[in-house]
This record gives sequence, C-alpha cells and structure tokens, in this order.
Amino acid sequence: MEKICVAVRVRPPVSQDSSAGTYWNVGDNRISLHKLHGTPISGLSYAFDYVFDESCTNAQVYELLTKDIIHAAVEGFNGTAFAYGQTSSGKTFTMNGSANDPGIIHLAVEDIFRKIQIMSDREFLIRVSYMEIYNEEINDLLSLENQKLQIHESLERGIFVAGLKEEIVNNAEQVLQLIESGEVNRHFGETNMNVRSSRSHTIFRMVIESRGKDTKSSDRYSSNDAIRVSVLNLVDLAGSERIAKTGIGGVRLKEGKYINKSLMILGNVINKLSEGAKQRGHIPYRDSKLTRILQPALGGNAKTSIICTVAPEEVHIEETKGTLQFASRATRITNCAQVNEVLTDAALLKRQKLEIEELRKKLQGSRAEVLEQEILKLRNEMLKYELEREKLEMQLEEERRSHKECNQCIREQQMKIENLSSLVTFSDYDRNSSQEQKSKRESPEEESGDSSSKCQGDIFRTPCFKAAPKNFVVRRSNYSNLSEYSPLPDSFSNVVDEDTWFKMNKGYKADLDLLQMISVASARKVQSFPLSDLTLTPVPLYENCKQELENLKRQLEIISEEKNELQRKHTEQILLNDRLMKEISELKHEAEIIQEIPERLRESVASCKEIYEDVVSTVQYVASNRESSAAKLLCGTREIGRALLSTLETHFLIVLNGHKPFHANFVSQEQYKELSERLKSTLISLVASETPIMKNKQVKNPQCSCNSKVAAWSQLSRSFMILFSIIIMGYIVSFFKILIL
Ligand SMILES: Nc1ncnc2c1ncn2[C@@H]1O[C@H](COP(=O)(O)OP(=O)(O)OP(=O)(O)O)[C@@H](O)[C@H]1O
Repeated sequence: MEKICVAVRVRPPVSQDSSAGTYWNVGDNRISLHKLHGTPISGLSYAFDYVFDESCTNAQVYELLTKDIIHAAVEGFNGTAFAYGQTSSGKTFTMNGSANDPGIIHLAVEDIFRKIQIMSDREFLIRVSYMEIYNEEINDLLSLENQKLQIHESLERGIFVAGLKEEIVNNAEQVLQLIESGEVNRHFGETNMNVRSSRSHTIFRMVIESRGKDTKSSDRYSSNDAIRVSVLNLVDLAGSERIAKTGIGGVRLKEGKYINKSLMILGNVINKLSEGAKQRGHIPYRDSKLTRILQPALGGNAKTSIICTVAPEEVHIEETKGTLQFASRATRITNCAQVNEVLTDAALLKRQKLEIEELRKKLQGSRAEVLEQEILKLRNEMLKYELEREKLEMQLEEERRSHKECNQCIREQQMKIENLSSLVTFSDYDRNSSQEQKSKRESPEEESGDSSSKCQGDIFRTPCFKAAPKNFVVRRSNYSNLSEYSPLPDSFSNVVDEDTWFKMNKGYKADLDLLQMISVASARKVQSFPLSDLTLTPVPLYENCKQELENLKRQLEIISEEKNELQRKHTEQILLNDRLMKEISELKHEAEIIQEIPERLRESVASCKEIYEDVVSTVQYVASNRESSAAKLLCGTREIGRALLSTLETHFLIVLNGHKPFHANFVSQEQYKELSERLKSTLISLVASETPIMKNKQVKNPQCSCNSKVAAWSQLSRSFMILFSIIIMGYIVSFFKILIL
C-alpha cells in the first residue's frame, strides 16, 4: 500500500499589478494563507508532498512528482497523473505545457522512450489513445468517428473504453504528433476566466506492453512468455468554475454544469477514499464516467500523483481553499500498485516450475541441513539428559540406602543409649545389689547358675547383661509391655553430651569404642556407679550388642535358607503339578475310551444273541421232530441263552445310562459256570441216549448220520461255552473298569 502523491502548484499571477502573491505563502512543501500585511490566517495552512510556486517549471514538477510514476509504468505498474484545479489555474499548462516549457505529457512521452532504449533486455509494444469526456460523453480525440463511447470491464482488460482507437507507436515524436492531432479535436471555449478554457476532461493513455528478450534469464519475472501490461493515464481535468464568475451561458453554461457535476463526484470519491477502509463504505466510482475511468488510479492498482493547481489572486481565494481541501483529502488515499503481467500457459507452467525448484532447493539446502543439525543437537541433549537422569537416580538410590543405614545405625545407637541410660538410672537404686554382684563376680563358680536366675526373677532390677546377654535381649523387647518401667533416663545429658546426640540423630555413625568411653566418662561424671562397676558395665553391653548382631545375622541366614528352600519346593510343586495335570489328561482320554466299551460290548452281546438265535434255529431244524426230547431241550436251552443274553444287554444299557448295575439280580460267574456245565452234561447225555434210536431209524449209512449229530451237538455245546465265557469275562472286566472310574 502506498499513498497517492499530491502536490500543489501556484501559477503566476495573471496581471502584474496584482498583489495576489502576497496572500499565499509557499515554503517547505507547505502553502498557507496570509493577510495582506503578512500575518498567517489560522487554520489555513496545508502541507503536501510538494508545493510548487509560480517560479517552478513543468520540468521541475515532472522531475519531482511524475517521473517515478512514468518509470514505474515502463516496468509494468499502472500509473496515473492528473491535474485538478479551478478554471484558469494552470492545469492545461502543467499537463501540456508550452513551446518553451513542455508539459508533463510531453516530458513523460520522451522519458518513456528514453527509458525503453535503456532497457535493452526487454522489447516493448506501446499503444496510445486520446479521449475526452465532454458533457459526460466519451469522445475519441484520435478518431472523430468514435464518439459517445461506452465503458466496459473485463477480467483480461479491466475497465476500458470500448471502440477507442489505439495507435501503436515507436517513438516520442510519433506520439507527440498524435497528441497534437488530438488536441485539435478537443473542446475548448472562451470564458471570462480563460480565453482557452478546457470544456472537457482529457485522458491521454499509453498502454505499455513488454517482455524479456533473454530466454536464459534466471529472473523468473523475466520469463520470455510473461508479458507485462501497464496503463499510464495522463489526465487534464476541466476546471471547476463559478457561473457568476465565468459569466457563461448557453452551451458554456451546460458544459460548466457537467464539469462541476463530474468534479463534485470526483470530490465525493476522494472524500470516501480518504475516510479509511472501515468507514468509507461504497465508493461511487460509477456515478461519473471520469471516476469510472480513473477507478484503478483512485484506491486501486496504480501509482498515482495529483497536481492541484491554484490561482494566487485574491478573487480566487475561495476556489483555492476548496482546491487545497480537495488536495488535502487526496493525501489520505492509498493505492496498492503491482506489476501487471499476462501469463500464457507455458509461462505459468515455467514460473511454477521455477518456484517449485526454488522451494525444493530451499528445503533441501539450508532448511534441511538446519533441521538435521537441530535434530542431532536435540538428540544429543536428550541423551545427555538421560545420562544425567540415570546418574541422579543412582545417586538418589545411594542416598536412600545410606539414609536407611544411618537410620538403622541411629536406632541401634538409641538402643544402646537406652541401655546405658537404664544402667545409669538404676545404678543408685541397685547399688546394694551391685555390690552383691561384685562379690559374686569375684566367685565365678556361683555366677553362672544364680545370676541368670536372679535376673530373670526380678525384672525391675538393672539387667545383668554380662551374666545373661540373651536374656537381656529378650527382656529388652518386653520393655514396651511394662507400663511402669522405662529404660530412658530423665535427661540424656547425664549419659552423653548434646553434640554426640546431635551427630547420632544426623546419621553420624558413632564409634562404639568412643561411645563406650563417653558413656564411661558420663557415668563417672554422674558418679552413680562405684568405679569398679563403671569400668565393667559397658564391656558386656558391647558384647551383648555384638552377640545380638551375630544372632540377627544367623537368623537372617536361616531365613534366607528357608526362603531358598521354599523356592525350591515351590518349583518342585510346580513340576509335580504339571506332571499330574498331564496324567489327568491321559486318564481322561483313557476314560473316554473305556466309556465306549460297554456300548461295544452291548453291541457284541446283541450280535451274539442273533447268532445264537440262528444257531439254535438251525439245530432245531436239524432235529426236525419238535416233540423229541432233543428238540425240547433245545427250546429250553434257547430260552435260557436268550434270557442270559438279554440280562447282559440290560446291564450294559444300565451302565451306559450312568446307573450302577443291580448286583443282587446279577448272574455271578459261578452261576454261569454251573449253568454251562449242566448244559454241557445234558447235551452229552442227550446225544448218548439218542444214538440207538437213530441207529434203528437210519437204514442207509446210519453210522454217519449218528456221528454227524453227535458232532453237531458237541459243536453247539462248545459254542455255547465259548460264547458265554467271552461275554461274561468281557462284561466283568468292563464292569470293574467302570466301577474304578
Ligand atoms: N505556471 C504557469 N506559468 C505561466 N503561465 C501559466 C502558468 N499556469 C497557467 N498559466 C497561464 O494561465 C492561463 C490559464 O491556464 P490554463 O489554461 O492552463 O488553465 P486551466 O486550469 O487549464 O483552465 P481551464 O480549466 O479553464 O482549462 C494560460 O494562459 C496559461 O498560459
């Protein structure tokens, strides 16, 4: 975003005797109104980008105000320079100039071609057009046929005047000639204010197209396929005028009305644009052809400069003030100019490729390396932190361990102090008994048996550590249960000094020997014990402690051994458990097989029953006389066999259904044996008794017939025996297996 460049130019006074110059004071890009005697008028001082006094030439104005816009137009930016001011203030003079002082347009045209010559890396195509807005109608000044042209807008061309003649030009002279020819067609008129007053707004337009010549150019904006198109408008507005002053009527009056109206709309647009983006709301560009054509130059995509011309005469003070206010508002307008390029598909593709390549290079180059280095750095830092953390953890663990040990040590020391204290506390109370003990120590034969029993018997006496350390340890653990007994002395200062106590509480590992010495010294200080006792008492205490420690160590070893043993047993149990589980699964499998046995047996019995039926029927058929004893016996035997087999079948069914067989009704093995023996003997006797009868009846080959019958009966008997034996044995075996399961 850039602001519009606004300048004010004060033309020279028209008449020499005028004192106008004394009213407006110009200096430091500021113009202010003064009273006749030179006193500034408050509130009527204006600052602009440039303020040109009457001595300035058009060349100076061009150099300072317009040159940059013209050069930018050659490079692809839209540009607009226009002159605004009351009638006869010098607008046309500024834009068109005179023979001695060429105007902005003239200078711009020459400058453009000069610049093009310098820019040898690009080739240009320049088109010019010249139009006027007269009475709100657009006329082509280069072609009289093109009158009342219309404004259109398209994406490609933006806002443009349809049908306007555009001449392609190659040099400045050619352009100036065209301008000259166009000037002929322009509307001028004589008024009281200006003998050659512009009655229309004129717009000289140059469309500058260019593209780079160098195909190998590395500049992506210089792609041969990209074409820059910029539009430069150089505008000479008609001047606002007061009807009373200009003294016009008829056609001039009508022209004046159109002029004033369009200028008023231009003022409105400037006002709106000067209000700022939030407040401005709708910009009435479409209210006039002038503002519509100048739309890109006012708050759009263009670099714009306004030269506001003022007349210095006193009679024009009000108009000058109005012009300055207009200019002042215009200074607040911002535009957003950018290079205009028309891209072909090839150019677009080429540019995108170049952009992608650039991005890739950036990514692969510095950025990727930087990222990689950052990752490495972070990784190293992370490892460092990890190591530090581990180190700290180890330190913490070490601290904990030492703290634990210290606590343990303190506890032990406390216990020892307690013991010592108890010794001190009870020393007075037990002095007499100490004397007795002393005497006993002198006779060690009595000590071993009596002292221990005495200590155990009187718990309120000072423990006799030397005599029975283990007992003391046990008894000490019972202190807490004795409500009236406390081993603590009234004051520790009687036992050890404060410094030692403090050290112990802070985890200081006291030297037991030192402690012993302190204890002895303290005891001496207290002077509770006789000297002989004091020298002896701490020694057994120390020994007791050591003994206790040894005991604890042994206990710990035993416990750890027990623990190892338990672990070993646990492992064995697990192995045993696994083995048992395996055996159970195998047994289950076997049980499944065994469970199928009764069913198979039942099937076997059923099939045997059928075979048996067939055999008996066959034999009966052989013994054709149903009334004979053999036939009767057979019938009986069949009934017995059938009953036996049915019984067997029933029992198997009962077992299969999950019930226990009826032992009471069941036929035992002995019964079967007896039954089979009886059957066998019956059959043999039957065969023997039948043999003579058969001999008589059989005429032909009687011996053969008899022998065959005997063999048949024997066979039948054997079959029965085998059959029953198999069935019974099978049944018994399966029955017992089921019972076991
Ligand atoms: N800076 C100047 N130096 C010398 N003469 C000037 C200057 N400015 C204007 N003049 C003269 O003043 C007269 C009026 O100027 P000009 O026609 O340019 O006014 P204008 O603003 O274009 O008027 P209008 O709006 O009526 O066309 C002309 O004769 C012109 O030569």
